[in-house]
Amino acid sequence: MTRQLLATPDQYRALVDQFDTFLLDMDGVLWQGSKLIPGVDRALARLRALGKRLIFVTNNSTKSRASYVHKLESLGLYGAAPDDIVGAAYATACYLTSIGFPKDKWVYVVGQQGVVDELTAQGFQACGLEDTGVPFTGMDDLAAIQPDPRIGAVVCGFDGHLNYTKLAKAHTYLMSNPDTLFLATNPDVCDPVHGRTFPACGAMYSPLVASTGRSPRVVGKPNATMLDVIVRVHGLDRTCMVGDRLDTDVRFGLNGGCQTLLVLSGVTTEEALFSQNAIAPHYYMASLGELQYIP
Ligand SMILES: O=C(O)[C@H](O)[C@H](O)COP(=O)(O)O
Ligand SMILES: [Mg+2]
Repeated sequence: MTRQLLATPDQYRALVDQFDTFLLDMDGVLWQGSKLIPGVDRALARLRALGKRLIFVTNNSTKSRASYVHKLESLGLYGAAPDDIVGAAYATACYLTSIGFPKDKWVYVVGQQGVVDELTAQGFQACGLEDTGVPFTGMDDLAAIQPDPRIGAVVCGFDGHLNYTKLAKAHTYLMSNPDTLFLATNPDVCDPVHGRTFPACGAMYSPLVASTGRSPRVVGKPNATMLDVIVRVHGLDRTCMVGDRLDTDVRFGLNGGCQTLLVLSGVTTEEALFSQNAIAPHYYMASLGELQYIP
């Protein structure tokens, strides 16, 4: 069975009793931007009271796991430790560790602090933040942008400060050496904010795909790299993946052999859920907040 609507407290209880662990997406499930989705705090408290393990799995790479603990607590969501969070920045750093990326090489980051924090936490050298806010005054500026053999990888994440200097440097590093790794933290092309959508990571590295003709290894949901991190650390027995995107969260859960629950509080509308060829979650409901009513 797929696309089973959950709409009553008894249905919520029947769902929850099947699982020991819930993999919870963040943007669009817990919050939109910095606005808590109503009832989510009480819903998480109810799940914890029932002894459920909550693992937070986000494609957002702007924050480190430690920063996410602070964001959770700032919104009244207590009980999470950094190890309960698997973010795309952390998963990207884990990938570089898993392939033995050399510590004497540098990673050029088109992204925000979370990527740099997680890379340096695993001993890698990261640069690129210094190019935030650098004005581009014209083509003469490009003479100063030269290949740099110290750069061994380009990592692209959500970058609210994206600019031409960063793209020009990333392009130069990728074009000057085919061995320079090209990674993206996640594929999401848009984010749900204020009930609308705005460009996200996938829309930020695509200019480099166009200009270099190279495609990145994409780490985040639904890709195996992120799944490997979760399987290694947490396992997936009796686990339910809860998300707001069909192409990342639901696909991720299906790839991991999990049951999947889509919530309609984020990117995906009910119309999209029932559109032809749409990825089918096992269950769906209006919002995670409804689980506050579990008897
Ligand atoms: O902006 C991004 O990079 C992602 O679209 C966004 O943050 C997704 O986060 P998630 O829904 O996986 O928590
Ligand atoms: Mg989401």
